[in-house]
Amino acid sequence: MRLRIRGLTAGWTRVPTVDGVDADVPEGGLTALVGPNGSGKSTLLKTVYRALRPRAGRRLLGEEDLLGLDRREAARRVGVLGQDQGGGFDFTAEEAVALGRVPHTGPFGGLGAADREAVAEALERTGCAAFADRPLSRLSGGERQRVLLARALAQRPRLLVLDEPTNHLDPRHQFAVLELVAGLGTTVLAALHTLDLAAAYADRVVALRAGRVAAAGTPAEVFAPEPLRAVFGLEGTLLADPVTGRPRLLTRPAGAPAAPGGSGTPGRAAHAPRR
Ligand SMILES: Nc1ncnc2c1ncn2[C@@H]1O[C@H](COP(=O)(O)OP(=O)(O)OP(=O)(O)O)[C@@H](O)[C@H]1O
Repeated sequence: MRLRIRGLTAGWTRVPTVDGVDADVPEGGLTALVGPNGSGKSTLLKTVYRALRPRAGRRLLGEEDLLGLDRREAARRVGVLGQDQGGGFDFTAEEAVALGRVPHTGPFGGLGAADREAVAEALERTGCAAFADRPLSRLSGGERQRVLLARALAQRPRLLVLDEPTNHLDPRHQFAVLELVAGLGTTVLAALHTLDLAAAYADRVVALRAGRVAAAGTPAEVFAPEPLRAVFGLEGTLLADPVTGRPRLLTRPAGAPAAPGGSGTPGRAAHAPRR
């Protein structure tokens, strides 16, 4: 189900943090939300998963305005991995993932066979099955992050909203998590700091700068030299990974001096022959 964000304005003080944002999140694909620190990514995501009420604008999931849904309907449709989740009771990993079914079962509903299957599948797909019985307090930061992702997957939502899903993850699990969410066939909107991962896995990229959309389009469009410099102050080279064929983005600070043996040419492919 696609998400359309229109004229979204929201913030924490009188000055809006996110100002008049229009963005499209196509059905079934991964849209990466990128931007420098403080550009408003988390604020924007919070308005989508209804942790923050916007001052203006609409968020249409399919044809429905998310604001018009009651809490439980919204929770069924939108799965969330936020930045400040996971506190509270010391559930086991499996119990925490089972909470993802509450929007379907109700708080006292008990799990049916379909619910248990959704929980088991989510634990398996995120690599959490091996520590399903361990309390969250005895998991590493990265393991806990994967449990929170599993909880959102167990919900089987129509839209997944992920705020920095690769936080705390080692490189192998960063790839694994993005491979997983990119292949779900669910509509996913994910804030990502690692531009290389956004380039490799996103179908679409929306770049924020100071609360406004500075660029949107395919990874090749948004990570082209001009938007990369304007939004991030970076120069970059987009290459095809020789093994996976996925795009890979090499970045460096704009104007970085060339090292001895470097080509010295911004935007030049790293595998091009040296002069
Ligand atoms: N709960 C809050 N109360 C007050 N101000 C906030 C709150 N959350 C965020 N802000 C402010 O809103 C602005 C945008 O923050 P936000 O977290 O949306 O940015 P971000 O792009 O997600 O940043 P980062 O990349 O650092 O995670 C920042 O100036 C921040 O200080």
